[in-house]
Amino acid sequence: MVKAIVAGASGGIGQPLSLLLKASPLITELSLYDVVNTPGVAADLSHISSPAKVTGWLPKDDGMEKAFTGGDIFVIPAGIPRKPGMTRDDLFKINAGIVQGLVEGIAKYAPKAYILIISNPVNSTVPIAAEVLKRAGVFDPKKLFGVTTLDVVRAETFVAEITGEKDPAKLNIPVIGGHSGETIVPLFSQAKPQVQIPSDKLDALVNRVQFGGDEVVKAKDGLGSATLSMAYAGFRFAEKLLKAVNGDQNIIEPSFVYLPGVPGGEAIAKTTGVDFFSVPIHLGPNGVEKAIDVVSSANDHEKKLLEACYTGLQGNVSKGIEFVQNPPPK
Ligand SMILES: NC(=O)C1=CN([C@@H]2O[C@H](COP(=O)(O)OP(=O)(O)OC[C@H]3O[C@@H](n4cnc5c(N)ncnc54)[C@H](O)[C@@H]3O)[C@@H](O)[C@H]2O)C=CC1
Ligand SMILES: O=C([O-])CC(=O)C(=O)O
Repeated sequence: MVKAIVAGASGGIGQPLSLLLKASPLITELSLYDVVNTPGVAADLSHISSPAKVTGWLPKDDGMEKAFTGGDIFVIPAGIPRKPGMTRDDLFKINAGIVQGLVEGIAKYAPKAYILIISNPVNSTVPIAAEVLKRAGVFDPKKLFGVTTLDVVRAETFVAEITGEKDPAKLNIPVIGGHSGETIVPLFSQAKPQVQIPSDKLDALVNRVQFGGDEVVKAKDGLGSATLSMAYAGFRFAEKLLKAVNGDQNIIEPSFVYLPGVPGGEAIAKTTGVDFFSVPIHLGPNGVEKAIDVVSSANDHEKKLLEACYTGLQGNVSKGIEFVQNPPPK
């Protein structure tokens, strides 16, 4: 029995993500929470002939309590998306409080659940979630994940365009660091199977992975950011986690986690100097089984990218922690 909750279920990501979760045989109950439209989205999805029982909730009438209680896995794409000209950090002002409120609810109604954060800026919203859970005395770093899978999905796709690989998902390319611009660091030297990127194409490829989100924001021209590819990526991570929890072995996917709190993470945090960081995670029955150190084996070009990542990321992480510790005046 697995109860999954999507918080922000009526949005551009929330709806296709909820569709994928509804179609998954791994889920028995799907609870949709949003400040608008969840009764409609739930009624629509509930006609699909898959096992999961779907319910929709709004904040009124204790909706959060009813939606969250008994939850095993929460996926959170609640919050505003970017428009052209904005950075992910520009979303902080609104999304920080939204994520804080939702995670306070999880701490209260489903403190043992897995939490997957999609809401931007991920570099700050995950530290916010950790701080909220710590304050409530229920923080288990093995169960809190910032979803950076879209960066991995993009790296697979863009590399396949260069190498001619017919099935991009067969490529395994670690993308590490954070989830914004220069904090996103693809490690093509550690791709499996190995890939050969012509040197005259490398800088453009790195840039495309780092700024893939901007490509979509620009193309959507004011109507939001990546939603469908993000729903695919969010589902891919959720499905891998659920399979690992069910006992499947050798499941590895990068995710943005609190390194000092997970097995193998302390040593990586010493190298990066940043506590919240995305690295490949070996997933297991309790969530993070082990953080895998791909940082120390990065090549010289990648190490330079990592230096730029550390500086930007540290500021984003501190901003998130500060938001909870010293809340801005309302
Ligand atoms: N981690 C990643 O790789 C990616 C993250 N994102 C981020 O995901 C977030 C959502 O993007 P979209 O779905 O396109 O936005 P959207 O505006 O289409 O949907 C957001 C939904 O959140 C809901 N919401 C707002 N406040 C809420 C609250 N307090 N409780 C519950 N629901 C609430 C809204 O009503 C709306 O339905 C954005 O912050 C965006 O930047 C987007 C793409 C990739
Ligand atoms: O670019 C954005 O704002 C949305 C996002 O995180 C992505 O597509 O990677």
